[in-house]
Amino acid sequence: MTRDSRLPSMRSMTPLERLRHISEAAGLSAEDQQLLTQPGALPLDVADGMIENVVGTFELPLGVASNFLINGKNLLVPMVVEEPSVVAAASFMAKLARDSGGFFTSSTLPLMRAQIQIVGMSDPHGARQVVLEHKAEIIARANAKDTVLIGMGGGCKDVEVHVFDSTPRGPMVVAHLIVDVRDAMGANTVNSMAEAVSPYIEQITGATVRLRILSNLADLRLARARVTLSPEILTTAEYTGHEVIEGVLDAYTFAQIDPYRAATHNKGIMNGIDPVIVATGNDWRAVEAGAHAWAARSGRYTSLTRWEKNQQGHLVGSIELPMPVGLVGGATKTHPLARWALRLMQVQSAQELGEIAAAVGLAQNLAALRALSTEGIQRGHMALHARNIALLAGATGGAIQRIAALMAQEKNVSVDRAKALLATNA
Ligand SMILES: CC(C)(COP(=O)([O-])OP(=O)([O-])OC[C@H]1O[C@@H](n2cnc3c(N)ncnc32)[C@H](O)[C@@H]1OP(=O)([O-])[O-])[C@@H](O)C(=O)NCCC(=O)NCCSC(=O)C[C@@](C)(O)CC(=O)[O-]
Ligand SMILES: NC(=O)C1=CN([C@@H]2O[C@H](COP(=O)(O)OP(=O)(O)OC[C@H]3O[C@@H](n4cnc5c(N)ncnc54)[C@H](O)[C@@H]3O)[C@@H](O)[C@H]2O)C=CC1
Repeated sequence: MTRDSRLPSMRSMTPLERLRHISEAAGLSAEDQQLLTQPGALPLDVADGMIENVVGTFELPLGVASNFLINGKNLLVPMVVEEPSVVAAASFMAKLARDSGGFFTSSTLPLMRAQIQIVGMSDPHGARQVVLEHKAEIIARANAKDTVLIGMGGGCKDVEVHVFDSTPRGPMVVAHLIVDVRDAMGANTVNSMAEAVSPYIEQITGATVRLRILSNLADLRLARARVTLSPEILTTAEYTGHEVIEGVLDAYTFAQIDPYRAATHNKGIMNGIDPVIVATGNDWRAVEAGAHAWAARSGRYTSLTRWEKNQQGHLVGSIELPMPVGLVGGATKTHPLARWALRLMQVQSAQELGEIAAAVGLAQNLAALRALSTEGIQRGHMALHARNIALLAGATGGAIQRIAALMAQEKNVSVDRAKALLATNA
């Protein structure tokens, strides 16, 4: 998309107006617009084919974060999430970031690990070497399982073997197939390969294979994003840019040193990442599991992002984390709105999708740290959460926005207050 994704006052539009605007900006077709307005965008028969015992479909809001400039490309980012202020916060930080060049991203090749657990030997180091001696044959057998993937330049590339000398069950050897899964998330792909090579591994080692399953610690499949913001850009009515930067650095250090804080800090990052993962039909449990295992890889759970100050005194944020996402496989192909989301972003590869998700996570983290280290989270968040509270108190139609605005203005966002305002016909 080359058009500027800063749409005129999206917040004051109706959902239909927003849809028209983003469709025009992203060049979406009339069918793509209809997909979002027709009832039951996920047909029941498609849903029935996706999981078991289907009785219906469950809807969540689909918002679009604006202002993202990633590697020089304007982008509208679809986000499926139930929490207020997440889409606003991402859009806000993207707006600040674009004035200093936006986000810059990169990623590794899409390499996943499949683990093959080997037990029942007394010479684990010998067994390891036997597996490694037969690496070429193991790779050939794994690749014979997926000619489609091989045709695309992917496939099993390497074999690693990890030894656990002493476990409560005796020595254990774990072989890893390192598989380039191209544009798939790759779980089924690598699981099939692991199952296919296991009889051969039993044959060459004389031991027993138990589990054959991918690792969700996708540490060879990393997405990265980086942003730089000047003090001028970060200046608010109440705080200088330098104060904001010092506040963000203190907030980051807190997450770096204290796992209690790191868990919340990383939740804020996943506030940005998960909605993109869900919108594109990807497996958010896999991304969550990988992110948190990665955050604990040093033995101590810590921040997924880093915040620094460069020599010019500008704030530099960066993130690097596992990003096992796909454009094929799972629900990415079957859910019509997942296809829509991919068309909106015009992503060409799973790597690109992962990089976008990382950039949104970084933006979301900055929004939270900026708010927390200055005015606090409640003003911005509660003003938007007020609509939920108004709904909870029974407001309908125009009263939802009216009551929410009054509560936000009074800085008293509560169900009691919403009920009182409703009763007085405010
Ligand atoms: C909420 C804001 C953005 C308000 O911030 P503000 O200063 O009131 O915003 P503004 O009215 O000046 O608007 C600035 C821009 O924000 C966006 N924006 C603003 N409002 C809207 C809206 N209604 N609809 C759509 N977009 C909106 C929009 O891009 C807008 O630009 P414009 O369109 O005017 O050119 C800010 O206070 C903020 O970023 N707060 C942080 C919110 C947050 O992090 N929420 C996540 C939930 S809390 C949580 O779960 C995580 C946490 C906090 O625990 C993580 C942690 O501890 O680290
Ligand atoms: N622990 C976990 O995370 C687990 C996750 N899963 C689930 O596995 C599913 C994802 O598995 P996948 O292997 O991705 O799906 P999949 O098996 O449906 O699709 C992948 C296959 O598509 C073919 N393909 C066609 N075009 C391709 C392209 N451009 N790039 C790569 N492959 C292409 C290849 O043959 C490839 O093996 C998700 O639904 C996930 O929830 C399953 C088991 C465990």
